[in-house]
Amino acid sequence: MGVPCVRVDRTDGERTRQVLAEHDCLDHDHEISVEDGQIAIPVTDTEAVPADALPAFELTTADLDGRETQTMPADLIEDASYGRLGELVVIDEDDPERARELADAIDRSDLPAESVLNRASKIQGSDRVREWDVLVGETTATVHREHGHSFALDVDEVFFTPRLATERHRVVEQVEAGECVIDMFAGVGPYAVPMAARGAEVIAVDLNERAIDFLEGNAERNGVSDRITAIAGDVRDVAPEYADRADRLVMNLPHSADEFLDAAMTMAGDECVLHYYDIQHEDDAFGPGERAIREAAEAAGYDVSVEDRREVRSYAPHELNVCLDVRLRA
Ligand SMILES: C[S@@+](CC[C@H](N)C(=O)[O-])C[C@H]1O[C@@H](n2cnc3c(N)ncnc32)[C@H](O)[C@@H]1O
Repeated sequence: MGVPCVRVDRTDGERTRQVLAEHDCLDHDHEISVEDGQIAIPVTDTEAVPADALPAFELTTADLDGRETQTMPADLIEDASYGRLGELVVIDEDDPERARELADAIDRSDLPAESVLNRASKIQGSDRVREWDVLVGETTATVHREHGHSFALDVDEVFFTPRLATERHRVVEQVEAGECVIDMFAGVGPYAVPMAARGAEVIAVDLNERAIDFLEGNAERNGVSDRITAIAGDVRDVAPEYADRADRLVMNLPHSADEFLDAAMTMAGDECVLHYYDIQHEDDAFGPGERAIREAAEAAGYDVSVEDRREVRSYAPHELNVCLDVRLRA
């Protein structure tokens, strides 16, 4: 038996679908079909179709395929909270029983998940990597896409958070072709790769050798190897080799970026923009960073102007992750 539907010219399809949705008469159990420049949109109740609000249409029936409905974790368990990182699903549950139940619900759902990982420690050590409990699957490695670029990574070996995607994009969009950027704490390259794709020459440094391995692979997979120099090492040791070179410095090591301002001043060129990340109490989230930058930059002979003060995200109760965009002029 045919399915009741509204048939309109294809050009009127989206407008018609929206009007039907607003009048609550879309049939979500069947697929929309397109044939000979006409589109057939299934409806639940032909009487409820708002004739006055639609472009020229025909009420008819058609052979439409049934729509497969997907079961999501929230259909199987209350308060299903999780994040996605490539094909990994990441949860943050302190209670092991609750973690197990949530992981099982994710596994039984139609959510694509190669592994389900629960956070098992805070981010720690100089590599800024945390421990994980693998509750479903085996792998902690994946390929994550962000703003048109892809990043291979293994959360067991390197730092990566998708929560900074919007912030990274904001900074990347400021980059102009031909600039020299030094990413002092580059990780697997989520700043370095898109900056190189905009035409910058990027020097990307990280203490974690595995992060640099991934970064080199990510430069290749995104076609920007020729514009990235990847260096494994402590950026304080690397700085003298790149003295006076940077038009832009990225300092994404909140909590201890202030300890690296001397290295930043060594590498800054005569005019240089600094993106300085910090985590501070909400009562004075920008003050400590700004004071530390002024002290280091003025001692190095720079005029300092703060061009932007950004709240990136809430980090913990009363603590903010912030970014200062600062222009240094010799
Ligand atoms: C917070 S992560 C940021 C990584 C990357 N920018 C991102 O957004 O994903 C900080 C990185 O700094 C690196 N790191 C820590 N101390 C360092 C040092 N002294 N020199 C160079 N890199 C360092 C860590 O290995 C880590 O990958």
